[in-house]
Amino acid sequence: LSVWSAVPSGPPDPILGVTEAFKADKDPRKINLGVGAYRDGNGKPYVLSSVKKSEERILTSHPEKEYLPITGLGSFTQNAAKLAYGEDSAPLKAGAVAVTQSISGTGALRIGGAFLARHYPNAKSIYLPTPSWGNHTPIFRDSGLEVRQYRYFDKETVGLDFAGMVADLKAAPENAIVLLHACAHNPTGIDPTVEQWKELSDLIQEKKLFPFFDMAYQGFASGSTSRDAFALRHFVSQGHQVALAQSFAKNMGLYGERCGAFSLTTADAEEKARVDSQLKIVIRPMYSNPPMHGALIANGILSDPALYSEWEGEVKGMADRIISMREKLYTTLNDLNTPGEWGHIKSQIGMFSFTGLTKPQTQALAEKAHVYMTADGRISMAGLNGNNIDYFSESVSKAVK
Ligand SMILES: Cc1ncc(COP(=O)(O)O)c(CN[C@@H](CCC(=O)O)C(=O)O)c1O
Repeated sequence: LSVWSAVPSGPPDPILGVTEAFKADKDPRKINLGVGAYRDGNGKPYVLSSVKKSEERILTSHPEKEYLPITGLGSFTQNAAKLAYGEDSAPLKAGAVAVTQSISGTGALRIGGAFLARHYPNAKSIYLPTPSWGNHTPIFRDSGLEVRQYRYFDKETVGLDFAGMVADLKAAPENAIVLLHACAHNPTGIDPTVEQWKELSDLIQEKKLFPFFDMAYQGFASGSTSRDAFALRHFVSQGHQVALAQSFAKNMGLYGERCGAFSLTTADAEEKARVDSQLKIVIRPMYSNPPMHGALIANGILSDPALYSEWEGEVKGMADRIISMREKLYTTLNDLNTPGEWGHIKSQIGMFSFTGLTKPQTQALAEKAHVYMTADGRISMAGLNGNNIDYFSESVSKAVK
């Protein structure tokens, strides 16, 4: 009897499994709107020119292949924190932000979950929005935290259930951990307004909840890195201590390089040093130290004003193309007299649109029209372009009629 004879076959990943199904489909009309990965106007993956330039430079400026420190490339983590918190951030200027490189955004969330499970001095429960990114629950559950929910999406209005969110956060026990999508909520594409973020900051302060920001799309949502960081920066300016997971997968197109950062704001430089030492103890047995290539590329951009402004232009270009696809899709669906309200496709922000298509409709679209999206009706807007948006709209129109 084999050692593994009792191992059951597990289900495909709800997001990454869609790409597997798409790849297996041989129909030339097929469209992949599953994984949140940017595609250009011709449906091709897009390597940013600022990334190419930065990569060329490091081939000569950084040829060696030595280990990085456990917390990664120091210049990268400093620059990543500056990008997120802003140059004039008080804790950053006080040397009180503990930052470590991570295996992209997923790794940052996992380090955060593991650190909180080991050192958070209160009840170790984390509240996630309903719905949230599919991997959040497994990451925090496997980190040893108790996963709970707060209301977020209102099916009736296809908008934010702000009253429900506030009620659930008010009902949460004091000091509970709250995961907040800093911008471009996944999968709904619905973000709180500036006013609502301010209300949330007051409420979370009142209830002594601990905010854990997941910022996987900074710059990619609105096209502005500072606008997309508003919620995080407002909370910090209001005196919250926060945890932050950053990803450079989407905004720098570094998907497979696995480039990210995890940070915690602390009381002062002395406390930051203690927190740093414990972050190293969490990370060392996890993967010891992180991959160098992506961090060198990202740091080459963040530390060079010319490359930085080129990059900001490119990330805005990606955001703008997605916004134009939103407008085109809205118009085309209406021109086809598609039943239902489609305004949310335009009002939502970031990589995804939460279409409202039901699970059977998404299955029919995959089987009959070879259009692939996640079962909850989320579509990655970047998968649409001038060559496939009409076919997509006709397919959706048929599926809902
Ligand atoms: C909110 C959120 N946080 C973190 C991540 C982690 O991204 P990293 O690649 O680890 O930096 C994603 C990526 N979610 C995308 C990409 C595919 C996936 O990993 O699920 C998605 O939802 O399609 C995300 O949407």
